[in-house]
Amino acid sequence: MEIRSVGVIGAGQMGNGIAHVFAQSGYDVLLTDISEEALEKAMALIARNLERQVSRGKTTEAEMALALGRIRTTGVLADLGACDLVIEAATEREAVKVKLFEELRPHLRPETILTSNTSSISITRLAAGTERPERFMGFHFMNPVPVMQLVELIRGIQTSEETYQTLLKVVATLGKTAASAEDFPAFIVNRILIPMINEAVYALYEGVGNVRSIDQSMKLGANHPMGPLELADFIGLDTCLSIMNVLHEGLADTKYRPCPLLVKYVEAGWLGRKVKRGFYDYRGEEPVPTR
Ligand SMILES: CC(=O)CC(=O)SCCNC(=O)CCNC(=O)[C@H](O)C(C)(C)COP(=O)(O)OP(=O)(O)OC[C@H]1O[C@@H](n2cnc3c(N)ncnc32)[C@H](O)[C@@H]1OP(=O)(O)O
Ligand SMILES: NC(=O)C1=CN([C@@H]2O[C@H](COP(=O)(O)OP(=O)(O)OC[C@H]3O[C@@H](n4cnc5c(N)ncnc54)[C@H](OP(=O)(O)O)[C@@H]3O)[C@@H](O)[C@H]2O)C=CC1
Repeated sequence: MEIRSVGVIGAGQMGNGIAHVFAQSGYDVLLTDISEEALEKAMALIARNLERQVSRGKTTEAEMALALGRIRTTGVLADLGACDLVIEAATEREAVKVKLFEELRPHLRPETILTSNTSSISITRLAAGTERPERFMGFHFMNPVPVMQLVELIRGIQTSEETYQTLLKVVATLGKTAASAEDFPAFIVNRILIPMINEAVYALYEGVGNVRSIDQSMKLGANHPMGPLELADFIGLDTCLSIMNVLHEGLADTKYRPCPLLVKYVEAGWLGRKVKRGFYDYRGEEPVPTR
C-alpha cells in the first residue's frame, strides 16, 4: 500500500515534530488536537524549527514553504478518516488513546493503517480494542523528532507482515532508521532510558546530589548530551511517570517503582519544559534548579 496522506492526533511536542518531518518528506499532513490553541502553537513551532533549519543550511526557504503548505489542521477528529496512515500522539494515558480509537472507528477507510506513538503501552492490547488489529502498530518516534535518527517499530501479536513492511518503507522515506522492538512494556529505548532517569530522581530524593551536580555528572562523566533531570524535563515528567507506572505494573518488579519525588513533581503540575517548571524553573532567562 502506498502512503501519501498522514493524520496526526495530538499537537504536543511529539505531534508537531511528527507533522514537521512527514511534511518535509512530501506527505500531506492533517494535524488535530482537542485544543485549538495547541494547534496554533504547533504550527508556530513547526515554522520556527523549519526556519532554524534554513538558517543552518539544512533546508531552503522554498522547501520550507512547501513543507508548511502540506500541513493542514482540524479540530474535527473524523476528518482524519480519509488519511492513508494515522499516527496517534496524544497524552500517554491508555484511556485517552482507547477512546480516540473508538471515536475514529466509524470514519476510517478499511485500508488505513492506524498507529500509536505510545512510549510504553501494550500495542497488542491497544490493537485488540480496534476493529483493525492486523493494521495496527507501534510507531515510536524520539524527541526532538526532526533531529533524532531512530524510530522504533513495535508489532502487536496481531500486526500483519504487510503493515510492518509498509511502515518500514515509510521510515526509510523519512531518512530515519527503524529498530524493531518486541511488544513488552516500554519497548527498548524507554525500558533502559526511563529507569535511568527514575534512578537519577532517587539520587536527588536521597540527597546523593542536587539537580545541578547529578546532571553535570552524567554530562561530563558519561558524555550524555543532556543530564537525566534536564532530559526528564524535556520529555515531560507526566510522561516519565506514566512510563514508570507501565513498567512497574507490566513487569511486576519493585526495581521499576516510580520515585516518590517524581510523583510529587507531577502532582504539583511541575511537568517540565512544556509548562516552564520541573526539575528546573524555565521562567527566567536561564534555567534555575528547583533543588
Ligand atoms: C520518551 C520517549 O518515548 C522516547 C524519547 O524520545 S526519549 C528522548 C530521546 N532524546 C534525547 O535523548 C535527546 C538528548 N539530547 C540531545 O540529543 C541534544 O541535547 C539535542 C539534539 C536535543 C540538542 O542538541 P544541542 O547540541 O544542545 O543543541 P543545538 O546545537 O542547538 O541543536 C542540535 C540540532 O537539534 C535541533 N533542535 C534542537 N532542539 C530542537 C527541537 N526541540 N525541535 C527541533 N529541532 C531541535 C537544532 O536545530 C539542531 O539541528 P541541526 O543539527 O540540524 O542544525
Ligand atoms: N515527550 C517525549 O519525549 C515523547 C513522547 N512520546 C509519546 O508521544 C505521545 C505524546 O507525547 P507528548 O507530545 O510529549 O505529549 P504532550 O503533552 O506534549 O502533547 C499531547 C497532546 O495531545 C493532546 N490531547 C490529549 N487528549 C487528546 C484527544 N483526546 N484528542 C486530541 N488531542 C489530545 C493534548 O492536549 P491537552 O494539552 O489540551 O491535553 C496535547 O496537546 C505520548 O504517548 C508520549 O508517551 C513518544 C516519544 C517521546
